[in-house]
Amino acid sequence: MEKWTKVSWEEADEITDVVRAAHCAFWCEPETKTLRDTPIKALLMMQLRFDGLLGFPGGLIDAGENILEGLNRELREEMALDNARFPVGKEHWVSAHLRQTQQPDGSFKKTQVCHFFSKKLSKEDFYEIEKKQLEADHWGYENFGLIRAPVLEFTAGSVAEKYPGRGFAWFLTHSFISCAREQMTEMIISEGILTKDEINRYFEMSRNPELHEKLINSSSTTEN
Ligand SMILES: O=c1[nH]cnc2c1ncn2[C@H]1C[C@H](O)[C@@H](COP(=O)(O)OP(=O)(O)O)O1
Repeated sequence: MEKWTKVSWEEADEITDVVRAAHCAFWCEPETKTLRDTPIKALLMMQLRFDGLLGFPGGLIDAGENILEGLNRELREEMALDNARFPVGKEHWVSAHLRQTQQPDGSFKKTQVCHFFSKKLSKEDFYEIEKKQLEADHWGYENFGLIRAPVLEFTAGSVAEKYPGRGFAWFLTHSFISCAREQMTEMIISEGILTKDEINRYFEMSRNPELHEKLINSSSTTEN
């Protein structure tokens, strides 16, 4: 069993004997629409990992590296990111989560600190970075493809009436690595993409068993 707690940058710094990781959400406001003329509020750059889970680019901080050095190195390895053009710095920091893992005697041991960053890009830079991923050393090895996580909701028309939750609420039901789902929702709120109330409503919808049934059974008959 695991426990996750949010900690500040300074508190995270003081925790010793833990593994450290750092990941980053690159995102943009594409100002484009998708099906049924639905506006896309934001696109978040996530990745399909080697283990089948969704997460953000980044990784473990090596011995001798600080958080920012390790994060920028990982972004270069996983996405072929040009660190000079797209540096991630402390100003992009969003949160740190401390993982505590239950031991055989029932006590909890601090095992990992996960730092998270968010960097807004222009639509053009976002699309360019996506294309460059194929040049990354770890593409097809750890990163099985950068994906666009679409923050949107169908609010009008027959699709919205028949399948409420299509869009971001349904996206939330995927399987995410570690604390990536919490990190994602935190940055969506802190960047002003959605309000806390909107996110809470999407979580409610994504946990609704009747809605799930409807969505899953709709796959052969659904309209686009
Ligand atoms: O997106 C993420 N958010 C939070 N934690 C994550 C995320 N992706 C991975 N992780 C966890 C899983 C592991 O405990 C470490 C490092 O994972 P990974 O990114 O696979 O590390 P390497 O590239 O192998 O260094 O963080």
